[in-house]
Amino acid sequence: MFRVLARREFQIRAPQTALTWLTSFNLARSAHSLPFATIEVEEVSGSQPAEVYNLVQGKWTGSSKWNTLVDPLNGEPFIKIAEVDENEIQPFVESLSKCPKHGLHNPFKSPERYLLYGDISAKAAHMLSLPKVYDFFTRLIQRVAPKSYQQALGEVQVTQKFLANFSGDQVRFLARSFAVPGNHLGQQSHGFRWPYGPVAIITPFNFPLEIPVLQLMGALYMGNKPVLKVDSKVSIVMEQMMRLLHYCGLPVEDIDFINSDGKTMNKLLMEANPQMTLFTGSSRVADKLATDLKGRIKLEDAGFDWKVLGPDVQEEDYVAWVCDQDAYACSGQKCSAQSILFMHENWSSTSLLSKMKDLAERRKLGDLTIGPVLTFTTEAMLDHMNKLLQISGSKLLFGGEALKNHSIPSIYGAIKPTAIYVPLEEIVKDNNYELVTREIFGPFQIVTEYKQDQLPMVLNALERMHAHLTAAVVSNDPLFLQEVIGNTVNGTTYAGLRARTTGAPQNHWFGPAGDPRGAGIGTPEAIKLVWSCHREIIYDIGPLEKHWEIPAST
Ligand SMILES: N[C@@H](CCC=O)C(=O)O
Repeated sequence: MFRVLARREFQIRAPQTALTWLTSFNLARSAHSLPFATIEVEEVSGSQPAEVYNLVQGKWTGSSKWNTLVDPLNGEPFIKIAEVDENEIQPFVESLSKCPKHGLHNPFKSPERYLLYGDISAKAAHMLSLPKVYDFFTRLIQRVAPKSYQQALGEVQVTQKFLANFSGDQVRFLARSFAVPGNHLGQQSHGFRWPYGPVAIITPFNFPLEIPVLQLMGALYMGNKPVLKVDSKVSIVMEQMMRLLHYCGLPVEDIDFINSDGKTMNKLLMEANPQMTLFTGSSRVADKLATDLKGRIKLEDAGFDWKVLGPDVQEEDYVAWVCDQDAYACSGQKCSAQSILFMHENWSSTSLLSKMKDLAERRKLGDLTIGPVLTFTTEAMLDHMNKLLQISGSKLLFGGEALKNHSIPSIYGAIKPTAIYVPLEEIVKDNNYELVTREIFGPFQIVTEYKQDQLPMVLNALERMHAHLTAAVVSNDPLFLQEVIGNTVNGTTYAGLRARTTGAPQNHWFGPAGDPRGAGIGTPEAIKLVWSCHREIIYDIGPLEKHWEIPAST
């Protein structure tokens, strides 16, 4: 089957009418495979490695160098990526340079493309709602970014709903303009949403489908031409999704898709000079790119995300369960994951911590409710834990051990869901603060307690953090909520008894606040902010007053 499918590798389907589109899909379904896909998820293996290609100027291409990825669950080399090297970027540079700054469409140019994108989104949303298709993407995500079926499916569902949201006329509504009457007859100012033209998108490994699709479509809706680079560890998911989008009518030259290392991508950005780059990933790379690209960048970088439990103790089981999901689902590898929990002293006399421990201990490798950590080794995480345990008064609450009986390769990490208690007075000390608030992209959290009169100390700890992505204030006490929300800045903050830090669907703005470079994802506001700029056209057509005369110089 794989070989038969592989022969279709270089085919790109021409856009089809709705009728032929549905008919051919039904036919293909009866042939027991997906019409756009070039792989069978379960067949990707050491003996039948899958191949991931690049797309440039409308053509799928290989490269002179193939990078081999190992299966994160058993170390078998299972995916070959055509990674473009520094000498091969020219076609990508040319492709991006062909797009003018006024974009592929704007309110004055090719407005029918807003409708085209409404159509593509409707078809892609329909495709992702079909059990065979969502199951395909869910399982493919699981192969490269191991997480439970439910967590991987969540990503596909968010993507499906997002596409459904921008069906029909909703893409053109994103480019809605407004007008203000002028000072005299014939004058009117109009504000338009204008594209940037050539743009770049760089996305991480942890949400192989959700982050790239939402950003990519946002960029396209507003009239930009993007080059997309997804972390090679998971880029197979987007490669297949691009094929689905082509199948749904996406013009093949509208997006370039590149696999490369960071150095090559940097060179491409410097040479192709995109007008805007959206980067989702680590703060270190974000800061370097901000300098290299002279600020023409928007970021969704790190998040040492916090949760504060207020004085009103209620629904202990629920709160414990949300803590467990927030800290450990996807093995803690969400930019929104709960990294620190501040418990009001009233919670200390409850069994919250022992409930969190029981829930953490239910997680198992078998169903990927705990799994490989792709950016930290086991040693690095345990090392960090040991450093924290040297802080006076700190202790291990649960976890703190390597996973056993598995074949996760040693380049990746594998530890039990872990929680370390560190006293608040120690956290805020200058010599501890940086260590305690270091983001570990894995199943790892800090827990601390504060007394009724120590809320200012908690707020001070939150103020000193350098990235402000998600947060949760778990309380139904309006005065407490007011105090904490009013003194903090996180871009996506959940407030109330059911507050969480993770699981933002497409209808919540998701992004950091407190940084002018901060990007958003998901909502119409996020798309407009990230992917378009304001352009004002002031019409001033006259007529002049009947007896107008040249006035004195001013
Ligand atoms: N929806 C995901 C985040 C996606 C990132 O941009 C979450 O809430 O963790």
